[in-house]
Amino acid sequence: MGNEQKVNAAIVGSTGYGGVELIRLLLNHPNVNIASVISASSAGAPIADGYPHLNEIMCDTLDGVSAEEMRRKADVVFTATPSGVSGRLVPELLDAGLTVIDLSGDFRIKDGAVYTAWYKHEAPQAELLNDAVYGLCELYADGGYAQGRRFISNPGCYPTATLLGLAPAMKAGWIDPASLIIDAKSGVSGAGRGVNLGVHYAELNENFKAYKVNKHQHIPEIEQTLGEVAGTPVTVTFTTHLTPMTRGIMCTMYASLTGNYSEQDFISLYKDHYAGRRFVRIRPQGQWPATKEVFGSNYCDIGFAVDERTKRVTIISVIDNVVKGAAGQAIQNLNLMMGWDEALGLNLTPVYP
Ligand SMILES: NC(=O)C1=CN([C@@H]2O[C@H](COP(=O)(O)OP(=O)(O)OC[C@H]3O[C@@H](n4cnc5c(N)ncnc54)[C@H](OP(=O)(O)O)[C@@H]3O)[C@@H](O)[C@H]2O)C=CC1
Ligand SMILES: CC(=O)N[C@@H](CCC(=O)OP(=O)(O)O)C(=O)O
Repeated sequence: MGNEQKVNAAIVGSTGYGGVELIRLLLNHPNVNIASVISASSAGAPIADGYPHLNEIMCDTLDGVSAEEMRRKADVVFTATPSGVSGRLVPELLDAGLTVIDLSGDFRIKDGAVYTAWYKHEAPQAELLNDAVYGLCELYADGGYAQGRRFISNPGCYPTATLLGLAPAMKAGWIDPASLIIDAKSGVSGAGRGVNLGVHYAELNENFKAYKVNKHQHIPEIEQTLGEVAGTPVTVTFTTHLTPMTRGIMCTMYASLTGNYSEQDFISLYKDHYAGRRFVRIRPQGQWPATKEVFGSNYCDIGFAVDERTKRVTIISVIDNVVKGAAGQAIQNLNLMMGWDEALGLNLTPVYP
């Protein structure tokens, strides 16, 4: 495909971790040309100044944030911008006729009042919240949810790992919706590139800490989707932890069983549910996934343990937070919007060791 036939993409927030991962992945996408890398704070500087690993790979200078310029240069815009910033910027981009894939939490929650309660600032307009398609790719049977759409709200990193791990069992009615406990751990890149005391090396190295217990902004996103899947309101106990690693999320999830389901039953159920979807891999009995086994890739790996004594199942899911949890899934959404193979540009073997 010549450059003139490719889809032109702009990346706002290209100096952040989600943005720079979009660059890494899109540089290898056969149908996409990176037409503009954008920064609010460093316009005019070469992107490789801030990211020397891009030296001689990407020589572009950063553009400023201008909807008009994006309209001239690009067809699709990835907004890898903080919550609050996306909420203000995305309406302008949609008005300019651009296709938008937003990586922030601003358009994931359908009820503006719920959004405000958790994110602590004003919600975007209700009409836009309705228009935004929640892009958890494997929640849907095929790419029909995205095809031809112009505005995707990319899921959060923790919700991606959690929902892919729980949705099939919830849909089948095998787990009690009132019994869910999600114990989640993330690498520090999940907090973005900005520095603060919580991610300081000396605070984090050889440390392991819980944060935002029962207060995490991903709780309403998880409950909203599980509620849709279960057909009844769902609440969850959700505890996030910061671990001294760069990338990776592990969600260890506990639920009471509604019947006598074995580990093999779970494996069969999930294999059927995700049949034909290349990025969800189900582990054989007695194997549980580790974050390193998906590092740098778009995979979500899931394993199970059924405890016949307690009548509970433990479901373990892992992703790379910046790939399947952000940039990779955003590109998967673009692929499905365009009617392309969902794996274009994403055929990445995990980096191991
Ligand atoms: N890191 C992760 O694992 C995940 C992140 N996300 C979400 O993706 C989004 C990006 O996250 P991440 O890359 O980690 O965050 P970073 O903090 O690393 O990057 C955010 C970028 O946004 C840009 N920015 C800040 N203010 C503005 C503004 N007013 N206008 C335009 N750009 C602005 C900044 O760049 P500059 O100042 O140069 O413009 C910055 O580089 C966030 O909403 C985050 O919650 C979602 C899933 C996972
Ligand atoms: C480790 C870490 O700090 N992670 C972040 C994830 C932020 C994120 O991805 O936010 P949205 O998905 O809501 O945009 C957190 O827990 O808030």
